[in-house]
Amino acid sequence: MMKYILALDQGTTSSRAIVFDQDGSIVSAAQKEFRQIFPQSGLVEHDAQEIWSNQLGVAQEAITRAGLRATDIAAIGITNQRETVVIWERKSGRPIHNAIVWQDRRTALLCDQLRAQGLEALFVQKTGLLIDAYFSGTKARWLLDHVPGAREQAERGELALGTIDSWLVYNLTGGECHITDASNASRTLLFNIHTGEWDDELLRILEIPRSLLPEVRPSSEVYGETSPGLLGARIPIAGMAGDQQAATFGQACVEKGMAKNTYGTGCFMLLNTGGQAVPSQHKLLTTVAWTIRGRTDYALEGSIFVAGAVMQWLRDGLGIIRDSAEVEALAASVPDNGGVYLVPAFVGLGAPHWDSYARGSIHGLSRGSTRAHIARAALESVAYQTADVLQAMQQDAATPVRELRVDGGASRNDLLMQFQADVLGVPVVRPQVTETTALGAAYLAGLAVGYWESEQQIARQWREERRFEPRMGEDEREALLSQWRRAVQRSTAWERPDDQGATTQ
Ligand SMILES: Nc1ncnc2c1ncn2[C@@H]1O[C@H](COP(=O)(O)OP(=O)(O)O)[C@@H](O)[C@H]1O
Ligand SMILES: O=P(O)(O)OC[C@H](O)CO
Repeated sequence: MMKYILALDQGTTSSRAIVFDQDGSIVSAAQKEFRQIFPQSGLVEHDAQEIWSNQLGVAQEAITRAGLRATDIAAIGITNQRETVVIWERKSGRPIHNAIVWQDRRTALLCDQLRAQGLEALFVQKTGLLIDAYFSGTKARWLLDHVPGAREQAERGELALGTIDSWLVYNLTGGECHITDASNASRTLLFNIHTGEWDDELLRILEIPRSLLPEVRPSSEVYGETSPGLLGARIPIAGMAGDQQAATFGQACVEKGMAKNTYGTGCFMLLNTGGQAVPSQHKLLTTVAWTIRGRTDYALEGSIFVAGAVMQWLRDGLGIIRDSAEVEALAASVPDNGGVYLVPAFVGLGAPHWDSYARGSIHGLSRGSTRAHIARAALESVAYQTADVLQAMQQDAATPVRELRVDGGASRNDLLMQFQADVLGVPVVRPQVTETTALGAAYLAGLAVGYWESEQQIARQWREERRFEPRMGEDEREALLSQWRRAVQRSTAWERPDDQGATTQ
């Protein structure tokens, strides 16, 4: 009988579940948004219980929509927004606080202090990351320091800590598995990417008891089974990876030198560097891509915090579009940006700037500027940020990036993709299945249970939908990028440490 793979994709703004068949085609999908909690400027939280019930709901819905039963599912793969941290009570399964989301900047000051103590080189060398509020480690420390009684409970071994993958597996298995995979672990600031283990020295510096941490497992193997009451039968959980690593796998960037960029809430470019953890000289991250059959592959990553989210801001903050897709027509209604540049540093700037205190700004407004110019500037900002990251990547990697595979919600925008190819001077290639994050998680799970045989078989399933060739002249590209860089310069170091919830107390 025909079997299928179910992928659970827990993203920053919505939870998705997608059923895939053997060709890697989508059989059914379900998706649900959930609440974004913004307690104050720079702070972002999620309700972990809501994430769990929402994710379970869409999993049930996707199976039903496909007309399947749980017994038709050969395995489940999990992929997730990374770095976001939950701490919960082992006994009750109750979170002790809202999850602190990757975009949250509350530990910026603590990060400043760690850097001032000269610790950055140690963290870079061991974890491949920079000291930044983006990563899980300082967020976990904040929870232990601020939730009443948490540190004492942690010392008594009563608490569990995890990124969203851990939280989902814990709940899916009825509390049996407290695990994470190496790709998610590599985003915490607590994991040594060279030894593949939690690092005691870093745990000591960040004052995080080891007893809190999940066991680190490969990205593709059978970890356990779902509790029978949840989906109607026990289903093996067999794949797990952070969403950007999963998208890299789903894009079949399985060979050294292949790169993808995912345009979701943020934008994340990953370049496969094979079995070698390449250190960055240009403030990119060195990260675990995946661990499969005892082999770890690494990637260089450029993380951009706000990409598709800038369209949501045009919709919800400015009210100049009704949904994100409308930005394309509005931006196309003017021939160019009319000199307007928008820097969407709403939660600071990620790679290659790493400025927690930058904030959003619009430059170059004149009497002739219209909402269409602002929409165009917003759209272009995604492409410029990506160009900054690609430039850093080309400098770090020995070989030039020949083409960029793209995916994620905003990659559906043809104007953006053409402009992206233009400002990069590199072809941008969109696959037929743009749900590559979920597909990557499905592939990882399917490989573990023999549903697919090998990475080579998976790579053969990748199909191009459209290729955007660069058409812009060198002079125009340079002029646009140079104005953009001036605008970025003026957005940096805007907020002061005391203005936000940044605290070490
Ligand atoms: N046609 C479009 N043009 C530009 N942005 C878009 C378009 N469609 C969706 N988006 C943006 O893509 C994002 C959603 O993409 P998705 O891959 O689902 O993100 P995530 O996994 O981060 O939740 C939203 O921020 C939305 O504004
Ligand atoms: O949920 P996404 O797609 O915005 O991805 C979030 C990233 O994993 C954050 O590092």
